[in-house]
Amino acid sequence: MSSGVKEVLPPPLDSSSEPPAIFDGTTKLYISYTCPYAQRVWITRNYKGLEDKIKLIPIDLQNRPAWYKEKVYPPNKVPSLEHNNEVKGESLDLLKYLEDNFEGPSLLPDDPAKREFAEELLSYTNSFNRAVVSSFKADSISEAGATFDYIENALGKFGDGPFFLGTFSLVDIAYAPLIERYQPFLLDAKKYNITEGRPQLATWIQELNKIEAYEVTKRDPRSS
Ligand SMILES: N[C@@H](CCC(=O)N[C@@H](CS)C(=O)NCC(=O)O)C(=O)O
Repeated sequence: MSSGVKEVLPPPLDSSSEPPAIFDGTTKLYISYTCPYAQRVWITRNYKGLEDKIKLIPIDLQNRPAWYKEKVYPPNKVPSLEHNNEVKGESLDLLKYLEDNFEGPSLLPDDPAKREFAEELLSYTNSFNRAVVSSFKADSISEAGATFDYIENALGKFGDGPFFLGTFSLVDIAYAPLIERYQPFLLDAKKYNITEGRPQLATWIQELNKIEAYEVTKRDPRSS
């Protein structure tokens, strides 16, 4: 975090927990520690050094407090952000919302070509997810293979890596939580190594792991 002191993460709220003071003017990010979509927004908040401005409210999704759906976010999903007396959801929208409405280092370059590519890559996250998830069930890994090839090529597009748009951006943040989960799963269950023959993806993962704002959001394998 900005002060260099590791943030103490609060325990998740469950059905027996009292709600926080909703609409009291405090900006709150509702997450689950295990949700990849919530993790995207959490990384962005950390990278921008907003730990003191945006309070983390973790929810136990397995034993959700009723007040979350009733009073905070009727879709009853995480992430959601309470800011200026409104609650908004959808992780990719929230990434842009944080970029546009909060201070801190920018996570989108000014270059119009890079901005356009950012849009393409952000929309591609859904097809990426579908392709990988369908390969979990299928006998063949080819659909997932093709989608990781797309990622490998995307990482080479501007030739100024290691990140998708050169420097660390919202695009890296959108993919990181997904790849963090798919890489070990595919290796374990399908004996498929996503980085084999994909040097740029291998370097991307290495460089990503050096980003502290991301590192602190990773699931501790010992506690899950
Ligand atoms: N499209 C949403 C997906 C959010 C989502 O599915 N979150 C899951 C946890 S990872 C959730 O809250 N599930 C609870 C439910 O669907 O009831 C986003 O990108 O924010």
